[in-house]
Amino acid sequence: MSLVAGVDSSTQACKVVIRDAATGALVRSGRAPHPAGTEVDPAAWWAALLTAFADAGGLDDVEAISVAGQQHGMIVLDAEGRVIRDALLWNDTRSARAARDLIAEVGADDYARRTGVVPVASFTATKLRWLRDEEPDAAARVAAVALPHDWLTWRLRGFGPAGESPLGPVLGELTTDRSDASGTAYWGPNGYDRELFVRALGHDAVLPRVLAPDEAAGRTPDGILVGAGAGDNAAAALGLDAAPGDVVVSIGTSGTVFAVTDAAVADPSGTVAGFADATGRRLPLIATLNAARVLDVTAGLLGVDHDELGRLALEAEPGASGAVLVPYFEGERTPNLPEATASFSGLTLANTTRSSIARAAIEGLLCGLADGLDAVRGQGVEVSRVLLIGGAAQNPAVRHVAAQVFDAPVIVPVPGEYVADGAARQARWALTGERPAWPLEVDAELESRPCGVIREQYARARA
Ligand SMILES: Nc1ncnc2c1ncn2[C@@H]1O[C@H](COP(=O)(O)OP(=O)(O)O)[C@@H](O)[C@H]1O
Ligand SMILES: O=C(CO)[C@@H](O)[C@H](O)COP(=O)(O)O
Repeated sequence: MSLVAGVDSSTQACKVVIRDAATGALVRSGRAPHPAGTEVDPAAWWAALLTAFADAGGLDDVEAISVAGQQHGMIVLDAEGRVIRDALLWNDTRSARAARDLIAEVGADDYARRTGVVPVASFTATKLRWLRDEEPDAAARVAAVALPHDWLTWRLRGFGPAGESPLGPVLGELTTDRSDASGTAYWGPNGYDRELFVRALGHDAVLPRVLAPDEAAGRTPDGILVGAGAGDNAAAALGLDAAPGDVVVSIGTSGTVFAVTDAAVADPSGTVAGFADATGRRLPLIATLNAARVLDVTAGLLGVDHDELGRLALEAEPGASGAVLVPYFEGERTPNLPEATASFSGLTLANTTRSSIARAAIEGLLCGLADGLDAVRGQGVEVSRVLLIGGAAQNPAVRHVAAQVFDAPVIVPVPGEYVADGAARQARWALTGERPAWPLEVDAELESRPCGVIREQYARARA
């Protein structure tokens, strides 16, 4: 049996799946936690990757592997391949002013035309501008810039600082793929936009070579073929075999709404990011900063676990008797309100109950994503069905409310690691030259039953 491995190096954890290359059947899996916070030493991701490999039973019988990862993270390397400072992650909002500065300098229309995106604090270019302005000595030392999946792929192939790697700091061996490059805000349909990169960082530097979707990056020192890798959302679309008409809603650390299209999207408002996917097409996407952790914090507030939170929420009526949570706990990216905070409204003596609060949290989280679905649809994207994934998609109450706020049928694939699965599919594609047609197992199908009160009161509360 030929085995392939896929990795999801996400915000909260590193997840590894090992699958039968022919059938896609899951053979083994493993995981390891990541440090919390919005800036992290990439060495922690490398350590977690090795731990997750061990947790998955090792790679001795694996023929190919690909690494997918959280998008946008800024990893800056010096000429010796050493990490200069902790990586700033997609959910770090300190570069919000830098984003505004870049837009003022270039213009939103021109930015969208050149890259498909308009800078927000999540994107790598804004983090480089922040580094130039706030840590100029560090910025001056930057010899190369990589994203999390790029750097892990480079290390996996045996490269890295002298003394920490068998092949040493060969910066020219850094690689990436279209999907993750498209999240930097200095890459476009014609490749890297070096003017935008230099504008951000203040000088040029080595950027990873952009590989084709089925192109191998190289091999590990043990001879395992290494695929190009991808940004996590593009990998999830590949893992789901998403096709035109499918819109994926992922409720993990981030909330994302994205589709696979042939047509490019360039939204000058910046609401919808015109990313690339992992197969040669496009991935129009909105992302929220506040997703599964809205439920984590609410469960903590109520002193319950996720199952009890869901049970409480399902005791309440749609609309939570008027209680509304606008869940901007970490600021928010969509809408672009990096300094915002969360707020409850509509609370009365009658509705301030555990059930109403539980349901208001789920409704607030999903209304933000329903607004995102409207924005994606507004870019001409066809929406025939919603594929609901991510950790919080396992919750029955989340699924129930999703059918009440999304105006399309909700399909819930069996709980799994679809980002890592997409990476495993890519590894098989690089190994054989043939994109796998592994079956997708469905756990639930819910008809759309919109309850207008939910989104109407949310719209009033967030206005
Ligand atoms: N049954 C559940 N109900 C609600 N949230 C859940 C449930 N199971 C897991 N989660 C949450 O999902 C999140 C992890 O989802 P995941 O998609 O793995 O995140 P990421 O890939 O972004 O790190 C965590 O915040 C976790 O608390
Ligand atoms: O910023 C985005 C997409 O633009 C996020 O989707 C990150 O890629 C983080 O992903 P998760 O850790 O939530 O999987």
